[in-house]
Amino acid sequence: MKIAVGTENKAKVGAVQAIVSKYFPDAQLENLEVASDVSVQPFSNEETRQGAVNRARNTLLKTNADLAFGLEGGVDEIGGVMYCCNWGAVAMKDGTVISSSGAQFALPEVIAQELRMGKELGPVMDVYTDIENIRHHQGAIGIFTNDLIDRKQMFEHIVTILIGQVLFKLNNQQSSL
Ligand SMILES: O=P(O)(O)OP(=O)(O)OP(=O)(O)OC[C@H]1O[C@@H](n2cnc3c(O)ncnc32)[C@H](O)[C@@H]1O
Ligand SMILES: [Mg+2]
Repeated sequence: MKIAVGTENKAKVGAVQAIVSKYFPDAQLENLEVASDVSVQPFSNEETRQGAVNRARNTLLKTNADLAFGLEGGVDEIGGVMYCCNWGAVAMKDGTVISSSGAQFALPEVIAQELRMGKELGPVMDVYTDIENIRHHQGAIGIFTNDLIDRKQMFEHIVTILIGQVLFKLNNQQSSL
């Protein structure tokens, strides 16, 4: 079985690796950069979800894997609060795409202001923490949850949901659900 994920980000690849090795221990995992075909900093749940779906489809096209994952981070403002939102999608060989969201957590207003000016969360977080490429490691979620949950763990939850939905679909293909 061949599984692929469309990114070079260490937190995202690590999350897929951890969950795939748990449920499909014999699978081969490949990772490669693909286009998200949305803004580098998505600004709504809808755009972030679309980025995840596009990455999954583009990964499937490039690899012809049995399961191709796309993971995307973005932000969405609700009630004047800016949340970091996270989405994933998996594309199957038959063209089916399943998407699912993950954790959404509030960003401090000082960070939100920078993003409203057009900056990207990744570089803004590097300046805020004085840590290079924090998006590959604990990420914004690690910093703003006092390191109780890191970016890899956050994406592991999404990948688990997606694999669960694939298994449910495969097990219930004949049913009317
Ligand atoms: O290489 P890719 O797969 O693109 O991984 P990425 O870290 O750039 O992640 P996204 O494109 O999915 O995220 C969109 C933007 O939000 C930033 N971002 C999202 N979540 C973050 C987090 O937890 N910590 C730091 N930056 C984050 C990210 O760096 C981008 O600027
Ligand atoms: Mg990116």
